[in-house]
Amino acid sequence: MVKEFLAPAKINLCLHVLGKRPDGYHDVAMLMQRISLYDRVRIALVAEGGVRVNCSGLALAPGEENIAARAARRILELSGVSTGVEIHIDKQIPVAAGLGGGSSDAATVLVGLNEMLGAGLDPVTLVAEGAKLGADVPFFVNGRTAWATGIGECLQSVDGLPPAWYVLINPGVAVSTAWVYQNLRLTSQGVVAKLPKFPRTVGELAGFLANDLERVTIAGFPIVEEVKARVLDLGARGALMSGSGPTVFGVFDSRDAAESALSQLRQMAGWRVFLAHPLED
Ligand SMILES: C[C@@](CO)(OP(=O)(O)O)[C@H](O)COP(=O)(O)OP(=O)(O)OC[C@H]1O[C@@H](n2ccc(N)nc2=O)[C@H](O)[C@@H]1O
Ligand SMILES: Nc1ncnc2c1ncn2[C@@H]1O[C@H](COP(=O)(O)OP(=O)(O)O)[C@@H](O)[C@H]1O
Repeated sequence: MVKEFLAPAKINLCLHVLGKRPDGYHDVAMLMQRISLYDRVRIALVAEGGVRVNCSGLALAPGEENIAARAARRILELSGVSTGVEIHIDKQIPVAAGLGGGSSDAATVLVGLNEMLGAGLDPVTLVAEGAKLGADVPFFVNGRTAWATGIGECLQSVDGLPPAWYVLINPGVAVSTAWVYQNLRLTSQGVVAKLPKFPRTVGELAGFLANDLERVTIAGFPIVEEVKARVLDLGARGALMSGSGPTVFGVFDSRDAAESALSQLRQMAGWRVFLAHPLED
């Protein structure tokens, strides 16, 4: 059996770091949305045992393993089914970019393989297994716009955000999430944020954007600030770095306005740019 799935990217419309935990992770409060930029993940069940992953456009460090392989092995273990699994990922989401590509690939494999094997693992189990793979994986398993707390694994669905258009700009540098959190100097411990009033218009969304990690990444990669300034000059209502960066998204209220900015930004050597919209829940 072979099946193909789309694994979407995410953006963080806000990201507040509330404090450091004893295990070294950070408690956060984030508004997260899936967007229309995808990796393609093809999963095949094959006779030859073991899990093999082939992923275009991704060079892993020696000893590092594709997170999708770890997800597949976990589903095989939990289901008790003995079959071989071959995964091919056509990588379109920039890597180490703040867009959650690896986490989305992993979540796609957790959910997709569970379904293909008829393993019957329930959503709560899949979310919990996702959290063991990475802080962003539960969000993608859940597959809805969410207010995410804890390290990202406590998810509350959020409805009614405005139908914005986004222009994503990746300036072509890779940023390690671990490095950003390590360099974050918390000046005061945050409080566990109660649910904010979520934006209902593109104007409100532009005013809502905030990311505590932005200044850390900008200190190491000043290009992020340049990208923000450029997309704001081109008419974005607001702009923010996503996650730990370096990708920046500009918020537009029409497709035409976003496309006009996109055509200008395409001329910047070394920058990858994408037009995207929020995915429906
Ligand atoms: C910043 C965010 C925002 O959505 O996304 P990205 O920029 O990575 O896309 C997430 O918090 C990242 O999630 P994810 O990329 O899954 O993180 P993990 O692999 O679990 O963790 C990588 C490293 O980041 C740090 N980390 C991660 C999440 C968190 N809440 N606190 C942390 O301190 C830890 O040092 C950890 O070793
Ligand atoms: N399927 C995958 N896609 C992307 N990165 C992966 C994958 N598997 C393992 N990785 C590792 O995870 C790191 C973070 O990748 P990614 O999920 O793209 O970024 P981010 O954490 O910024 O959202 C990469 O630098 C790479 O070393």
